[in-house]
Amino acid sequence: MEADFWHRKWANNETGFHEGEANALLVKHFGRLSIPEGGRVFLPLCGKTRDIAWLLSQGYRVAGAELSEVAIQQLFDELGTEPEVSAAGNLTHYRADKIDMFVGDIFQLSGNLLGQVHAVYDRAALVALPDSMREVYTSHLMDITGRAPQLLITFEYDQELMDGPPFSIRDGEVRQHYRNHYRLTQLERKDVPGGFKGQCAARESAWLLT
Ligand SMILES: C[S@@+](CC[C@H](N)C(=O)[O-])C[C@H]1O[C@@H](n2cnc3c(N)ncnc32)[C@H](O)[C@@H]1O
Repeated sequence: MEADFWHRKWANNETGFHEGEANALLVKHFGRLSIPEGGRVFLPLCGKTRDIAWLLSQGYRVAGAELSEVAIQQLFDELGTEPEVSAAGNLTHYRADKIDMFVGDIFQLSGNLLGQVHAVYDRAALVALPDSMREVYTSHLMDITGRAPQLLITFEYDQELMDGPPFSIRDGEVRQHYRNHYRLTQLERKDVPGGFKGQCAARESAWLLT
């Protein structure tokens, strides 16, 4: 998707992907990553997800990459935290205690700038990207995180019935991106209640990549 697409979504408050509370699959399965106490978790394409507040409440540190400054300003407002803001190459770095948010294109984020992370939590990131960008994204993500273990959440539905995002990603595609680099375990697969936009049935999967 073009950057303008997402900037428009945030400007018009069309953020149907945003959940009002921490994602149930995150809460249920995050422990499977076995990351150290106080470990640092990277959330690519993080929006202003409530998952960040949940991870902080569990004692983890968080880092994120997000195109929209509007999203990151709302995130800090909702966390009730005043960030320090500085330039970081082509990105803008919003920093607070235990939080580093890099605003701009994730493909401009280097491993050096990001720093060490113990895990990646990808919810609505891989599925937000069109087919043509997903291979580049997964390679870049592994590159900048040193192939840190991942909890990945994907959706699957009949792509003929609805345009993405979110895009439908079959199990085979998840395996194709990651099987040479991780051991993959599908932890859970469940129906999305009511399907997507009342248009089609959909299933949500949680994957553990170790
Ligand atoms: C579907 S939303 C998911 C947000 C969040 N993960 C959640 O679960 O609520 C995808 C987000 O990715 C951001 N985004 C899209 N392309 C990006 C890019 N190239 N670099 C950084 N962020 C990007 C969008 O602005 C949007 O907030």
